[in-house]
Amino acid sequence: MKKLTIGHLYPDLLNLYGDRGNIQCFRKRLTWRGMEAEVIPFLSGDPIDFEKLDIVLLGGGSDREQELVCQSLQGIKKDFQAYVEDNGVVLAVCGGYQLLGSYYKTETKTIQGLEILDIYTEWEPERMIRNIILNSPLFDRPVVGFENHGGRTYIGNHTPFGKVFFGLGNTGKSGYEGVVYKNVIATYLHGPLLPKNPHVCDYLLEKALRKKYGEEIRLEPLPDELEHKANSYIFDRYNDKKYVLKETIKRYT
Ligand SMILES: NC(=O)CC[C@H](N)C(=O)O
Repeated sequence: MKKLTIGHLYPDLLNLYGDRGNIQCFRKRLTWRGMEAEVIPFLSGDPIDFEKLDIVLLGGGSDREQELVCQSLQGIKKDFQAYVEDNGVVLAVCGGYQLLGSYYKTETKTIQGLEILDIYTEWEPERMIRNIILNSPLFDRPVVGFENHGGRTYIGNHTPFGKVFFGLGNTGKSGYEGVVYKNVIATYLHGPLLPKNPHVCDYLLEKALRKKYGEEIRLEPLPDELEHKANSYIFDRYNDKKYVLKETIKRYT
């Protein structure tokens, strides 16, 4: 039976808005297809053998929690970098996204990041809180979610995860959200990102399965009736007729 091992990094500190729901989604969508998922939670300070992992989830946290986790991250920095460069799959959400960069400068401190992505984040007092909708060139369907962050993330020479159709995204000004790098998706979209966007979940699962079992792996589609309802519920609320999804995607790619 095919199996993926999912490392959940620091659920004790980085688990805002139920980011762990993303793990449940990975697990369910594998088991519905007759595959298995093993989930290993790593608490702050635990040693991590990245060679055993197929997917890593790094969730969001408050500035205080990010500061606490920073030291543990420095201890795993080299191995985490090597995992990403070797096409390891990562979903990093909000605080986790910021920590993949070089630093996150809060009101009072500079928190060192993992330097996996060429990005940095600077805090501003006005929080960016709202529903958010993206067009990602990776998908035909929009990506919907919720953002809540004080940090503004400036990205270097990277492909954004999506173009903001509604919401604020990386800086509130750039018009873009998140980063896609190798098999990493780093985004401000909080849990439940994957249950509302099963296409994003399957994209990451397929990457992980192909890396482990070969490029020919294709995931069987699932009915996803409820998931699509949840996805369109948000999209339809903010969609005005002038907007054409395909056009935006075309301009963007
Ligand atoms: N929701 C989060 O993970 C927040 C990340 C960070 N503490 C910020 O406010 O920008």
